[in-house]
Parts: sequence; C-alpha cells; structure tokens
Amino acid sequence: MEVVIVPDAAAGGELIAEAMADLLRRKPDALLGVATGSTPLPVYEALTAKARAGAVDVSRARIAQLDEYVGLPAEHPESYRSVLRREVLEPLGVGMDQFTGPDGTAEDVQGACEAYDKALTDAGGVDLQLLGIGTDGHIGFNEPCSSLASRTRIKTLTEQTRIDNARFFGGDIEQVPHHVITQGIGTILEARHLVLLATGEGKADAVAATVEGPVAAVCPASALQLHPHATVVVDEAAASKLKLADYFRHTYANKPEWQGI
Ligand SMILES: N[C@@H]1[C@@H](O)[C@H](O)[C@@H](COP(=O)(O)O)O[C@@H]1O
Repeated sequence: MEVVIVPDAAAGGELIAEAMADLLRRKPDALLGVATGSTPLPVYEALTAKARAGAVDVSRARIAQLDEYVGLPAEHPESYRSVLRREVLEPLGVGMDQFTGPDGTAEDVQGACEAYDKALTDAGGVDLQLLGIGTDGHIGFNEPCSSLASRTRIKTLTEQTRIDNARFFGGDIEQVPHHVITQGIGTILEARHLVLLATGEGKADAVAATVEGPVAAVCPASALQLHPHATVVVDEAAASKLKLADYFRHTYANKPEWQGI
C-alpha cells in the first residue's frame, strides 16, 4: 500500500485525476469505478478540467458505480445514479450507454446484486476504483464487520452512516434509506488499482486504522492492505493520526518520477 500525503483536497483531486488520465491515455476504454460522497468531487473537477483542456480523451471511458440506495427512484436527486450522472457523466460528456450500476429499484434485490457483480466481470473488471471512506472505516457501503470476501449484496446502514449522509437529504435522517446495494469487499479487491481519497480531520482515525491497523473486518478499508496495487491519498488533516507520516512523505518524495501512483 502506498500512502501519499498531499497539502489539501484539491491537490489530492489533481493527483488522482492525473492517474485516471494516464490510464485513459494507455487504455481509452478503461473502466473507471467511481464513488459518491463529497470527498471525490475534486477528482471529478480535475478530470473534467483535463478533458476540456484536451489533455485526455474521455469519449470512450466507461464508468462503474460502487454502491446505491435501495428503494429510491432512479431519478431521485440523491440516488447515487443521479449523483454520478450530475457530478461525473454530464461534466465529462460521457453518455449513460457507457455507464453501469446496480439497480436499486429492482424487486429482486438479490438478483440485481448478483447481476451487477457479473456485469463488472463481463465488462473485463474495473481498471481503477476510486474510494472514499466512512468515519467508521466503511468503503462503498460495506459497514464494519462486512466479510472481507463479500460480493455485491444488500446491506443495512448503521445509524452513524445515516446521520453522516442526512446532510444530502436536507438534514432529515428519516429520508435516508436503511438499505443499500454495495459492491462487496471481495468485489472491490478485484479492481486492478484501488485509490482511496480521504480528507479532513474527521477521517483521521479511520485512515490510521486502515493504513496502520491490522487487516480486520471491523475496519473494512483495511482490506486494501491485501491488494497488490492500493494507493491511499490523504490531506494533512486526514493524515494527522498516522505514526508513519514522515516515512510516507519520504518514500513518496523519493520514488522514481515515471512510476506515478
Ligand atoms: N457510500 C458512500 C461512500 O462511498 C463514501 O466514501 C462515504 C463518505 O462520504 P464523504 O466523502 O462525503 O465523507 O459516504 C457514503 O457512505
């Protein structure tokens, strides 16, 4: 696992957007796994800026969704499909025909989960999966004690996650669904490159557990330690509880420039 400490969220967004752009230059139809929440927004802004400046061609890029609320109509502004259309696809000018995501409205939720897991494999697998992290260490919607081998499935949200996400629903926790579909941790680990972005002091404990704690289902993001190519990008505040921060700074500053993240 590589840990990159950046000065602020914008720098993290630029670094990750450049990794995505570099991937798309080598593989124009790469499958990018994208995440919701506020943390990844600087990545999408930076990638959009590169596309508009002609620094990368995103016209053949494919986009895959990480997780979704169950029961929200697809056109609900806070369904993750709507959020990704608004924050990622439309700014990039990528059509919905290049997008794949789980069906949070399906009557057969389990069938929808299995279908989505298979769709990712059939698409050749995710090339780069961007992840945020919950305050409790969740990735996607894999709450603490999710199986590290889990596949795409339905999960029940913890009260804390519903409180955290209520801000997207006018501050009304009652509007936040209890159930979600999420790529499993085993599913996420099949992506070729995992990039987790965490910013702000509120994520510092979760980041320390992810990077320096044991691999343990109680901190789902710690599963990144099992992946051969995982990058954790953190701002100074999110890095503030890392004991090895100086070591991470030193190794990143001295790595070969051509290597990227
Ligand atoms: N399912 C999403 C996660 O994918 C995201 O990482 C998390 C953190 O969101 P934020 O980046 O807004 O803190 O929120 C939700 O729970």
